[in-house]
Amino acid sequence: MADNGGMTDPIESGKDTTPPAKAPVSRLRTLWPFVRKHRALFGGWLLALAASSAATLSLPVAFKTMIDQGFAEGGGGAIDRAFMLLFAVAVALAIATAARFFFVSLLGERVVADLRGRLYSHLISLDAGFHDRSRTGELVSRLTADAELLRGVIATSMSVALRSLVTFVGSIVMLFISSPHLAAYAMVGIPLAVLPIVLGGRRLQKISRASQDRVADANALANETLGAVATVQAHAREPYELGRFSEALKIAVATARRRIQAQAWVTAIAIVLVFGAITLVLWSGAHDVMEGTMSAGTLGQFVLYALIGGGSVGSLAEVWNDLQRAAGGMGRVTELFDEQAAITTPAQPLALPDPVRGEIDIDDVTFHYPMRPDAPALEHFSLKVAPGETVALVGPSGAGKSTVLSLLLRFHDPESGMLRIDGLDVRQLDPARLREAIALVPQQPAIFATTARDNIRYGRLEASDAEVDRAVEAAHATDFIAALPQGLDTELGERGARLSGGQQQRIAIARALLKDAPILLLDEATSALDAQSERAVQQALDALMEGRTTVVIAHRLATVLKADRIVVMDHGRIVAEGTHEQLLAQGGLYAELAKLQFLD
Ligand SMILES: Nc1ncnc2c1ncn2[C@@H]1O[C@H](COP(=O)(O)OP(=O)(O)OP(=O)(O)O)[C@@H](O)[C@H]1O
Repeated sequence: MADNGGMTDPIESGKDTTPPAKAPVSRLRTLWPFVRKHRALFGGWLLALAASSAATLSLPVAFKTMIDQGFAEGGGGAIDRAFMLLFAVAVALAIATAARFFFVSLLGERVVADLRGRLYSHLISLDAGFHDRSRTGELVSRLTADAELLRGVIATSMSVALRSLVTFVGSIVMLFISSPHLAAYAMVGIPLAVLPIVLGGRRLQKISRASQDRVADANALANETLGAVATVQAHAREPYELGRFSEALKIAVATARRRIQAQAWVTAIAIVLVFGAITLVLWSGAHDVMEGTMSAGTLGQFVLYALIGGGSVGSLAEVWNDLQRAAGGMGRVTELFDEQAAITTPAQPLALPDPVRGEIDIDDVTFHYPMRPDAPALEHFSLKVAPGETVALVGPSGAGKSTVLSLLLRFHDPESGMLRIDGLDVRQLDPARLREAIALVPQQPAIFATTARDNIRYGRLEASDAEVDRAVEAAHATDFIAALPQGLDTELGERGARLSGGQQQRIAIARALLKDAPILLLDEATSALDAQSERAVQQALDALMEGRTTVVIAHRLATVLKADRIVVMDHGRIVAEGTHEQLLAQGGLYAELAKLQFLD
């Protein structure tokens, strides 16, 4: 068990914000259940999208009407109407666009808030095995960076993509309606023109990657030699290293030159091909107008649809990258949702007696940590603790003492053997009920960034202020808390940074006192305290242990002397049991440990 009581260490939670790799966009469909929940927003968005797309697509028609009727002879009245129509369409477009933006942005916020909430609730319920194998920083990044990415995607990329898709399809349809044969030319000509550009782009990407690799080579070289600058200078190898670095730079520039050349060519060819195709289509259209088979307005309309269609392909291409990244982010989030808790509540949990007597029976337990399958943390370990009894666990580092506490709290399940509380198998209890019966005081208590009062009340959220005061007094914390600027209402700061080790321990003891559980698991701090705090902590612990079944990982002489029984552990097994005097008389591991740990 981690020293801070199985809670994951916030120190580790450094930023890990590696952007997710790209993934097939289809993976974003796992977002659907979250989107579906907000039917009204989603429906509003679709309606606004339909309206704004219709408005966009009708602009060219208004334009055509204006040219064909407005410029016709005697069209003075018609031109006024046409302009009014154009303006009306623009106003409709403005309103629909604002509504679309509103609905989709709010949808993005809601969906991601749901996703975050669900993910957090899932993560916090996963067992210690999962949290041991994951890095806190990574989980935090899933919760923040990946979720943020998804918010951006829903609110912008997905919205742009869908809008572009609709306008693209709409403008193709309208192109065919405007002029079937011009549209047919465009459908054949433009892809023919675009194909070489796409192929060129692929090749460009490859060269561009090579170019980045060469730059990375040069950077790696600089990194290595600057990191070992003392060695370089001690060998007077500065000119030699400069030569190597310059060579690497030269190669990087040469590769970049290939990329730049290729890019220049691709650009030139793209312009020629695309404009060529467009010119050909327009040329043919211009002939139709001259021959009178098409009106000037229709040609104008055709050109506008071509521009709208082309623009939507462009914006689709722009957001595609974002969509792929978001799909990658969604993939990572889905992976977490797929994690199943190994510790679950049985369908029909048994109830502990009320009140709990606090009898512990560990029966022939063998357990390996999932990450350490080779070495057993506990092996055929059996221990009975009677209600109210105090047992001290003593043993060298890695003996398995903390593991005993972890298994009692059911952070893990053993592979064989059984743990019973008041005669009931812990696996048949609701883990939350089991943990209510147990108070844990870890070596390094977790202090949250809130007030001292709230930190203590973490033991029992509904405790009254008077009860908190009593717990503070019993934990011998009155004096130091009174000395804090706002007493119990002082913010303790991130991880209790404003408290000394002994003070943090007394907060944890007050918390456990408030919880008032019949079973107490205590991991005594190894860190040395000054004599005064030591005494205060000891007195607080005495108050806490009073009348409870206690299993304590002991590091101090005072504790072992007070225990009813001392259990000596090594390599996951019990090697001796007895009182301090008995064990000292036996010699062996205990005598050795006692000499090193308590008696010096
Ligand atoms: N979360 C974990 N994942 C993998 N192995 C672990 C984990 N926690 C403990 N172990 C291993 O299990 C064995 C028993 O560890 P445990 O923490 O119970 O020992 P301990 O007696 O409490 O030691 P210490 O006094 O140093 O805390 C050790 O070999 C340890 O390396």
